[in-house]
Amino acid sequence: MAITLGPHQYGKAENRIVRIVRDTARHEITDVNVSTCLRGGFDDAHLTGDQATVLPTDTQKQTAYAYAKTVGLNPIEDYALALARHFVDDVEPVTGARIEIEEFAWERVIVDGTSHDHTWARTGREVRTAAVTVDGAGEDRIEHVIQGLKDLTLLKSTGSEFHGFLQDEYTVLAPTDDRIMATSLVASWRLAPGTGEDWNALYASVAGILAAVFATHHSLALQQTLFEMGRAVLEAHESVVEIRLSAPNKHHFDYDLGRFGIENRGEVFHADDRPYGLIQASVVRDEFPPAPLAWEKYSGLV
Ligand SMILES: O=c1[nH]c(=O)c2[nH]c(=O)[nH]c2[nH]1
Repeated sequence: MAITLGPHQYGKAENRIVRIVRDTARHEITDVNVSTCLRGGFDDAHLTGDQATVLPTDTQKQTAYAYAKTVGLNPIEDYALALARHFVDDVEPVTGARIEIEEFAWERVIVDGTSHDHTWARTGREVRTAAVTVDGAGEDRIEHVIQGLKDLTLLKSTGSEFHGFLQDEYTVLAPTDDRIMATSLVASWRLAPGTGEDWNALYASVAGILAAVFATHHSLALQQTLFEMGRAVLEAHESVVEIRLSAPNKHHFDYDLGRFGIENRGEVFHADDRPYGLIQASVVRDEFPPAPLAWEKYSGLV
């Protein structure tokens, strides 16, 4: 039986980079976690320990910081594309690069009713994500951009039902026509290759659509809500060819106050943290071929 080296990749995970633009008295902040990953001719590093083709992960880190100044971090998709293209085009053994980014949101502190020029508070809002893959050269060059978000915590206090489900001898769940539905959404949407985008505007629009559909769609199951969210995004944005959604069903159970002679009437809940249902779905445009390379992960963070 022959034993050979399988797929491999390497890079520097989780470079925590903060860029402040201080050209005027009103500063701008971008706070990111950048992971760089290289693919290509690195077999010898594994097979013989020869490092001749290995661009150190430390060098990848230094490059990520340098590009934060020379290219800038805003929007994160353009920064990731520039970094990935550099590794593939300028570093000989590299045939492919993947850059994964989490962006943390800050909002300006309000002082005497005015937003402050150079002080922010970290928001509890969702984390914006980007995953860029650049692969190959010349005619064979492929570039994929996946935008996304995670930790978008949503809760609706009505407008959600769950009944008519399959039952067997272990089923104890009671059907309901009015329940809390809550989740911490992870969503990633892939752009058609080659689309130039106003990345910040697209992000704001998609994040808004996801939250709005969650709010307004009368849900018969989280599964149905996810499909409707994905469909709405694809209907609104022609350049988005595929969206993947992952949603924990954050169960809220009616707390039994009857034991104290108190009528609850669906107002006091136990917010259970685990276990949770985990519902995942993708919504795709038929006419676009799947792009498995776009989804090949590195850090596991985006
Ligand atoms: O929206 C839901 N989908 C399920 O598949 C499921 N299963 C469950 O117990 N509760 C729910 N809710």
